[in-house]
Amino acid sequence: MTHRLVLTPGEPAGIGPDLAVRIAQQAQDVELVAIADPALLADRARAIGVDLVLEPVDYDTPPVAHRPGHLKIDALPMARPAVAGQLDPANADYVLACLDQAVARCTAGHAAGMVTGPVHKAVINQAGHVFSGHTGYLAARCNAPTPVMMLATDTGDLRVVLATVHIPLSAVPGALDGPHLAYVLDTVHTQLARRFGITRPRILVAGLNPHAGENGYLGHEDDEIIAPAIAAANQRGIDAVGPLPADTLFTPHQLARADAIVAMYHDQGLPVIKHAAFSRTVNISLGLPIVRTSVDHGTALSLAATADVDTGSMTAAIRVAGDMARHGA
Ligand SMILES: NC(=O)C1=CN([C@@H]2O[C@H](COP(=O)(O)OP(=O)(O)OC[C@H]3O[C@@H](n4cnc5c(N)ncnc54)[C@H](O)[C@@H]3O)[C@@H](O)[C@H]2O)C=CC1
Ligand SMILES: NCC(=O)COP(=O)(O)O
Repeated sequence: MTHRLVLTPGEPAGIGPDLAVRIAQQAQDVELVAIADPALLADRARAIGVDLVLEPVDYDTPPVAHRPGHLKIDALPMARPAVAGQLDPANADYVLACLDQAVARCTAGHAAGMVTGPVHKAVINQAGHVFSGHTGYLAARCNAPTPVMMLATDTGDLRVVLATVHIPLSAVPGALDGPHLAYVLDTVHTQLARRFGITRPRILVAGLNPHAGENGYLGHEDDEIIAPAIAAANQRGIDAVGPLPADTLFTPHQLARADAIVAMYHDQGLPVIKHAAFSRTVNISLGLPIVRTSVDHGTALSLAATADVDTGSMTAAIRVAGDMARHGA
């Protein structure tokens, strides 16, 4: 069965439109529908010298496999024409409207999942919206608890989950409490089984402080908050181990026994996976009622409308979303 995925290219001045145009040239085992301004995609295709036929989607017909060189479109208008590389807060509402439309298509059953291109958080805030990323925004739109962000390589050999995401580093210790860590560990445990077929995943949990606190001499959160949360999770049947010193957590010896690593904060986990597999890593929202994947990179404004845009992560994000859709709810 062919699944239909909706694709939001994200910030119109960034490389998201390039990704949509370039990905449309490739064979895909899903039907792809871009939720975007058709003029934006046509302009970007022209700018990079790619032929692209845009076809209005009909959600009432069954999905058909993607035809390279063609792209189904669910049209939404931008406020102003986009200039590659130049942010314009006037188009922030359009970026959010595309996300809203994608959620609506998924919840209505018109699409089996959504794949998001990169958005620019600052320009959306500049336009007056409090916005820390898709993850929180989509949770609010879906009336879901804050989902858990996981970045995974396309082969699944490394999965990094973040216990906290887009908050200042100084706010991290205060955000780590027992109920929150319980929610993160429960979500990883249940979602890896439900969406990826990994029953009883083994989860390795990083400490917060150097050497996981060194028995409390280098910080108290590891012993007082993280260790009890892991022990409680073990009581609930979750195979979680830690807190483990983060500096040696990503060594091959440790990874060989892990289905997922839980890092305590953004820059504890993401540099490792991006170093290992930038452009073949996928951002996955765990715990949303809909399937949502994304790229491992940002808007790369200086590369918009150039020949230097790597589509690897978008290709992987589409494939993973298709696999998740096939696993079913
Ligand atoms: N999924 C999303 O919506 C994400 C959005 N962002 C946002 O993107 C904006 C820019 O963030 P930066 O930190 O500058 O990260 P970035 O990922 O846009 O750029 C980092 C470096 O990687 C390069 N790069 C990124 N994607 C590439 C690709 N597909 N092909 C070739 N080179 C690529 C860029 O040219 C730059 O040198 C920020 O507003 C950030 O919040 C960042 C990450 C994910
Ligand atoms: N660092 C990941 C990132 O910025 C993407 O976040 P989100 O938009 O998926 O919430």
